[in-house]
This record gives sequence, structure tokens and C-alpha cells, in this order.
Amino acid sequence: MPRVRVPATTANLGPGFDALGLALELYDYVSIEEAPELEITVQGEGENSIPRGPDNIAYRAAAAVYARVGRKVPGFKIAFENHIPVARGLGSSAAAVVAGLVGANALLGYPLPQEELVSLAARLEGHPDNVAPALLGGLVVVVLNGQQVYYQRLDPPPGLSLQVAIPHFTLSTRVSRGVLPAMVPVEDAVFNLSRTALLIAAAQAGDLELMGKAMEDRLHQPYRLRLIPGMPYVFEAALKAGALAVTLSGSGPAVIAFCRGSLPKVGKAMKEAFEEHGVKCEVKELKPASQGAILC
Ligand SMILES: Nc1ncnc2c1ncn2[C@@H]1O[C@H](COP(=O)(O)OP(=O)(O)OP(=O)(O)O)[C@@H](O)[C@H]1O
Ligand SMILES: N[C@@H](CCO)C(=O)O
Repeated sequence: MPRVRVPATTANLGPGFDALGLALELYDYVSIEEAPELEITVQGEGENSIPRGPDNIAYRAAAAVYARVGRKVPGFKIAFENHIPVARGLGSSAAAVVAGLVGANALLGYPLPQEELVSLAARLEGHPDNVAPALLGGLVVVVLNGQQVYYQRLDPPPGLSLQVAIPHFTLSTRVSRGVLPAMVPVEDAVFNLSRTALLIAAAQAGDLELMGKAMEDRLHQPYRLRLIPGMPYVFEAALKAGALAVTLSGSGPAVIAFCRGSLPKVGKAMKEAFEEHGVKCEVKELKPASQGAILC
């Protein structure tokens, strides 16, 4: 029976809205086998909230692989051991989609190449920046062109360590995208595109300080502020404690600080700032994951 290990991901990295994602060393483990009926069990994160029926996104992803190769969709037995917090901005939905795709592809003897899994995943998730690093690992630049996906994977820069403050409240990507404007000023677009380009060049050169300077954003974070109490104070606290940069993780509410090496005092400062604004949170120190989803 295939058992898939799939990493958490942090999308956007500040300016790279819907275009950049980084895999993290925090994993869900998902076992999948054919069965007469659909049977889903969940242990760990999301055990009280994750759908157990045909609306489960890992099931829908597995069914999509069978349909894509012209096979009748069977029932499945799917067992989740989840460590990625759900609806916090750490790619839980992308991990579930990727686990379903990779597991089903293994059950069928690997008919679909990786490029096709990336493009199926992007279609199922709606945006590609979490699913691509969840599949490929590392830092991924990804572009949607209609039904096609173009991407380039980079190794994570050496020495990078992340302090992640994960609030106890959930925020769905749907709600967090709902506050974004339909139009933005040209100067804000230029602000972001110049920083995104610099961020990738700096990551390739392994220049963590320059990466840090490139991680500001004007396209999504300013609009999401009002959904996350204390967010500017948490950002300020992380920078003051020595982070190179700090961003929302994906669509939030988790806040992720980019540091050179292990800096627990950054996580502690973020936690205190959240708590001063009435938000309980957990802090994790994570490293970038070079490896994407694997069978284990
Ligand atoms: N293991 C899982 N199996 C099935 N569905 C899941 C699983 N994990 C998460 N989900 C679904 O994904 C939803 C959360 O997705 P959402 O995109 O809002 O947040 P996220 O993926 O955790 O964060 P982000 O996309 O910002 O990184 C949950 O409410 C749940 O319906
Ligand atoms: N790029 C997406 C990531 C959400 O997972 C967003 O910020 O809405």
C-alpha cells in the first residue's frame, strides 16, 4: 500500500504572490489503497474538521489520476497522519492534493510524469505556488499559462532557517483572497516584480542578506492585515530580534521569519507580540525541505 510523505510549504515569500513557494521540513503521511468503498481516517491536525466524504481533496486528486488515465474510479481507503496545521498558511490543502495524486499514481504503476502531476495539482488547488514545492521540494518558481504550468526548482539557499508563528485561529485561503483588490497601482506592481526577480537571483547566489531585502510586498499583505490581529507588530518584533525578513506564510494567518541559522529569540518575540494582541500561537523552528513528496 503506498504511503506518501508530503511536506508543508510556505507560498509567496513576500512579493512572489502566486508565483513562489518553499517546501518545509514538516510532513503529513498519507496511506492510500483501493477499497470497495470510500473510507477516510484522520489522526493529528484537522482530525475534527477534515471532510471524510467524496469532497475530501485527497480523494478528489486520486480520482482525477484514475480518470486521467481512463480507469474507473474505485473506492479508496485513505489514512492521514497529519502534522501540518490546517488553514494556517502552511499548505495543508496542497499537501492533501499532492498526497492523493502521488499515491494514486503509484497504485497505477506511475503512468503520469511529474510535469503532469504538477499541472493536475495546480488545477485542483486553483493556484500553483504550494503544490509545486510540495511535489518537487526546494524553492519553486511557478507560472500558470492557461492549463499549462511552467516551473523551475531551485535548491534552498544554505544556512536558511525559519521561525514560524502559527496562531490558534484558522483563516481559509478563500476568505484571505476575498479581501484582495481586483486592480493595483502600477507602482505597486513594479515594487513587487522587481523584488521577486531580485529574491530569486539572491536565492540562486545564496545571498541571504540580499534575499531579506527583497522580501517586502505591496500586493497582498497590506490588504490581509485586517484579518490578522497584531500582524504589523509581529513583523516588527521579528525584525528587531534579528530576522533577515518576515512575511505572511501563504494566505496566513501564520507569520514566517527568515533567519540565518537557528534564532529562537525571533520566534519568542513573534509569539509575545501576537499574545499582546490577544492571539495565542505556537512557534516552530523549521528548515527548508530539499525533497518533495516521496513514497515511504
Ligand atoms: N489532509 C487533508 N485532507 C483533506 N482536506 C484537507 C486536508 N488538509 C486540509 N484540507 C482542506 O483544506 C482546507 C484548508 O485549505 P486552505 O487553502 O484554506 O489553507 P492551507 O492550505 O492550510 O493554507 P495555505 O493554502 O494558505 O498555505 C481545510 O479546511 C480542509 O478542507
Ligand atoms: N498564493 C496564495 C497561497 C495560498 O495558499 C495566496 O496567497 O492566496
